[in-house]
Amino acid sequence: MHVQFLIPDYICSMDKFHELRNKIATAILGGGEARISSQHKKGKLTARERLQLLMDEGSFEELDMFVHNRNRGMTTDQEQFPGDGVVTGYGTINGRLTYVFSQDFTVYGGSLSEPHARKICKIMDLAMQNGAPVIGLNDSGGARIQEGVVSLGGYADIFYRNTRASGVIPQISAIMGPCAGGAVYSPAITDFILMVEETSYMFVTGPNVVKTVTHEEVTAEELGGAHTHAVKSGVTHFSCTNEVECINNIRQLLSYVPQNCEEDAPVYPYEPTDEIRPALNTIIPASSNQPYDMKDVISELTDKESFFEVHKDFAENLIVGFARIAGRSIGIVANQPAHLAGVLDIHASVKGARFTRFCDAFNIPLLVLVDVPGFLPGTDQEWNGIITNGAKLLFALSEATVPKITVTTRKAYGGAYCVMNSKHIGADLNFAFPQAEIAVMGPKGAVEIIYKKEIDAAPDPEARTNELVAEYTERFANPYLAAEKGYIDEVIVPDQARIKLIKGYAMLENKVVTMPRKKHGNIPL
Ligand SMILES: CCC(=O)SCCNC(=O)CCNC(=O)[C@H](O)C(C)(C)COP(=O)(O)OP(=O)(O)OC[C@H]1O[C@@H](n2cnc3c(N)ncnc32)[C@H](O)[C@@H]1OP(=O)(O)O
Repeated sequence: MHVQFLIPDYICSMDKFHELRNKIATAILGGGEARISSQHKKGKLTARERLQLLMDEGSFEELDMFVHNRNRGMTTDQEQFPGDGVVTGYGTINGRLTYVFSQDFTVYGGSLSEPHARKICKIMDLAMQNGAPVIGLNDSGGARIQEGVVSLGGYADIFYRNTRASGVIPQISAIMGPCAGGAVYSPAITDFILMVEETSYMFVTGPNVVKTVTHEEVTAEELGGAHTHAVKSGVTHFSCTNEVECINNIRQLLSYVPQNCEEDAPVYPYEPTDEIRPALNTIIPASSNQPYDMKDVISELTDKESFFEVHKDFAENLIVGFARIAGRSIGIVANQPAHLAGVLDIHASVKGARFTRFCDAFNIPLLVLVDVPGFLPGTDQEWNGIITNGAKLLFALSEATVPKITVTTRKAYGGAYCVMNSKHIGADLNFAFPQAEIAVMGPKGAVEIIYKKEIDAAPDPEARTNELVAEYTERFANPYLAAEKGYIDEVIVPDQARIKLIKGYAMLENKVVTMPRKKHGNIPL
């Protein structure tokens, strides 16, 4: 990977080439052996070691290796390091062009100076111009303190480019060390964030400031470690046990996505087999209140071991992730009856909306699996804005123009029926299993409202409620009223579902939707 090895010895005997070789050797050492060893002692790889793992072997081409920092800040005797704390360049991942920057913590703690920022901007500009993903490996103490406002300007230059690139090329951020203060906002704008447990953290203000301002005592890991952001805030999409796992996840993630918004995702080889999946006939329990794992349904519907879950530990009542069907990428948004009965709440709605918008921006067809009892009731949800946040998922699915297929496996009640990719908001194909219950609300709740007087007057209110629930279930808790209206295109035997999806996506392959003329929509934020 290192350029100096490509310069033959006979050339290096010449003075000019010897000088080049020495300069390269110095640059490659970054902040020097002692700081590299300190980096390793913290359980972290160096910027270049990370690149070696991330990029296809021998493919990385480094740019701006000799960029120096000529700015003079607080002191005039600052040590100079060629490259100024970030390694930038391009190469291939899974054989496809990718741009990358990797911050070098051994140089001023990977802090961002003006030339450091300029190097990153150059890579982002090239990525945009040539339509390929950009990956940032972040390991930085934030703004280069000695530089003052030029460093802040550098961050803003990057944020601006992140925003311009959003929806044009995939942007991925791996946090492999500190990422604090304003520095967090570049990853936050990108499409996916990955963090490494125990060695990375992200926060706007660190534990010391928190203690001063709010008197809370919290460690960096508790405040902004990978686990915290994977489970509590949802800031990170992946929490990885170590750097190698993190890098492998980036490589896998890229395998599902196209190079840019004008292209389709790569198609993987696929051998058609018997596509009938008998297991689907028995996964949904007989009792409609019994939980089951929607991931079992996903693994039967999709190509073997192709499901790659995103945001696994956050809002587990909704599953999102990539998979392949007949070799082609799809994005899955699915209620999870095994967690909170699959109810939609604030976090689940935001999670589903963001993932939907990524898939739509990058031409990845959507599969929505529905088993939802409704929205989560309560003051916590109402006061924190379930109305606005639930609307995000509704808006995202309504505005998506990629092929959209829905399979209702069981419940689809109330407003959640409308939201979860119903026919009314533009789904192309809506299938339902025979166990599906599509109605305004669940039988017990419905009966208690519409037959309140009758139940109160009954000699045995409980017995009368049970009778009415049975009647209501028979009449309304099924897929056939929706099928009679054409809201469900077909009620299917579950074992046929995979075949229906393969044929459905093939039928929708050339889908074209013309949107009304506008600058952009105004998703409820
Ligand atoms: C956009 C707005 C912003 O970014 S505001 C945020 C500004 N940044 C900060 O407040 C963080 C300052 N840095 C720190 O708190 C620590 O260095 C952190 C990041 C926690 C790392 O601690 P630790 O692993 O112990 O390393 P360390 O302190 O020994 O630092 C290693 C070398 O890096 C340097 N360094 C670190 N941060 C900066 C910075 N922001 N600007 C300039 N230099 C920085 C340290 O001085 C240290 O240098 P040296 O290797 O001893 O020569």
